[in-house]
Amino acid sequence: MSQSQSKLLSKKRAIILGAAGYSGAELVQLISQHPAIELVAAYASAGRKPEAFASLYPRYSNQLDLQVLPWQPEAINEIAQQADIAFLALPHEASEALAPQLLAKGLVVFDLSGAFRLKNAALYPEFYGCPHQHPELLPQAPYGLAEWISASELEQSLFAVAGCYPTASALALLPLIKAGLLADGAVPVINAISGVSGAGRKASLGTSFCEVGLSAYGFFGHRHRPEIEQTLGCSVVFTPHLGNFKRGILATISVCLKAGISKAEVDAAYQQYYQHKPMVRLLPRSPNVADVAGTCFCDLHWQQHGQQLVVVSAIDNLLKGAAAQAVQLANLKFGYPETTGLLAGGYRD
Ligand SMILES: NC(=O)C1=CN([C@@H]2O[C@H](COP(=O)(O)OP(=O)(O)OC[C@H]3O[C@@H](n4cnc5c(N)ncnc54)[C@H](OP(=O)(O)O)[C@@H]3O)[C@@H](O)[C@H]2O)C=CC1
Ligand SMILES: CC(=O)N[C@@H](CCC(=O)OP(=O)(O)O)C(=O)O
Repeated sequence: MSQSQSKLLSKKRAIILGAAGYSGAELVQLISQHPAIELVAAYASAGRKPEAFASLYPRYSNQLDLQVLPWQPEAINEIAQQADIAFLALPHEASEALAPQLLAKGLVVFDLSGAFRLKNAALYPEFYGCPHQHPELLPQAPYGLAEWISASELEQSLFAVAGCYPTASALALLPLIKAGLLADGAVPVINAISGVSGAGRKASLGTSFCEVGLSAYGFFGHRHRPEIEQTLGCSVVFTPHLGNFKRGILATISVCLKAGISKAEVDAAYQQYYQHKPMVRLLPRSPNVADVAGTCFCDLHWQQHGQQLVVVSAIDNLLKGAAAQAVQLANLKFGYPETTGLLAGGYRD
């Protein structure tokens, strides 16, 4: 028996918080089918009544028999004893409060929110609306971009799963930066369009069916700008857009290369970093959101004209941009093959 097979036999037990929301529901689906992680309980907010997951998401009727329970803050000791892992698909402020409590009970925490992503605590008031309550945890919470996390970071117990736009952007740009191909002082320009599920399940006028067309928002001030800049180590111009489709992100990124960089050097950089990364697909044609929606992949394609390079990156915001990346990180953390539980499935509208 191989080492990876024997590790698969040591199952972990997981709880999911925020399981009634969009990214939490994806976690429920992924963990329910995961051969090495058992889903022991799924929670929504404290104010809810217990409800069948298939009642919240009828497509899972006759497929997934699970009750989503109200979160019980007073029962955290008991809840924590049931599990080894907590996946948090909560608003940032809820994660910021709950992650330290779950960590203190010995759980490994994968937080899908932005609560622990920025390592400079001083940025939280501007980008998240208030000072961080646990700045001491920020250095201990590796940034969870699965293709780039290091073995030593995987020793930690709190993972700040990368954001959706930052995942699409950083996967596209990091090979160029690590290979030293960008012109000195180059400022990548990232225009990214997200489907409406990026805003979560709660209703709002701006994300209702009759209101959404295609428009830019968050000019210069979006919280993902400092997150992307932290990962890349350079300034970017990041402009998100909301599009009238359900799921997926398409990021079109323009950047200036050093003079004389050849197409072969650019191709080699992407090959070098991603040839052994199964969740990144290097395409000979422009990616299409329809091809990644419902999958755990990031599709990349690039074209060069002199010093100008355009890279196009596509992901499913709820999967590679959230739930699937969290599971990919859990696979890496616990020594399971990276794609465990992530390759099944097909298109889900
Ligand atoms: N949507 C996306 O594309 C992505 C989202 N994320 C991040 O993941 C997190 C979840 O996002 P998303 O799934 O879109 O959000 P949703 O609004 O769809 O779901 C949020 C969930 O959190 C629960 N919840 C809210 N407050 C509390 C609380 N205080 N205690 C316990 N449970 C609570 C809600 O319960 P109830 O239903 O009962 O109200 C709901 O189940 C966010 O931090 C978001 O930034 C990350 C990457 C991509
Ligand atoms: C379309 C839309 O509203 N998208 C959200 C980003 C998605 C998200 O939840 O952000 P994280 O990846 O940081 O968790 C926004 O712009 O705020």
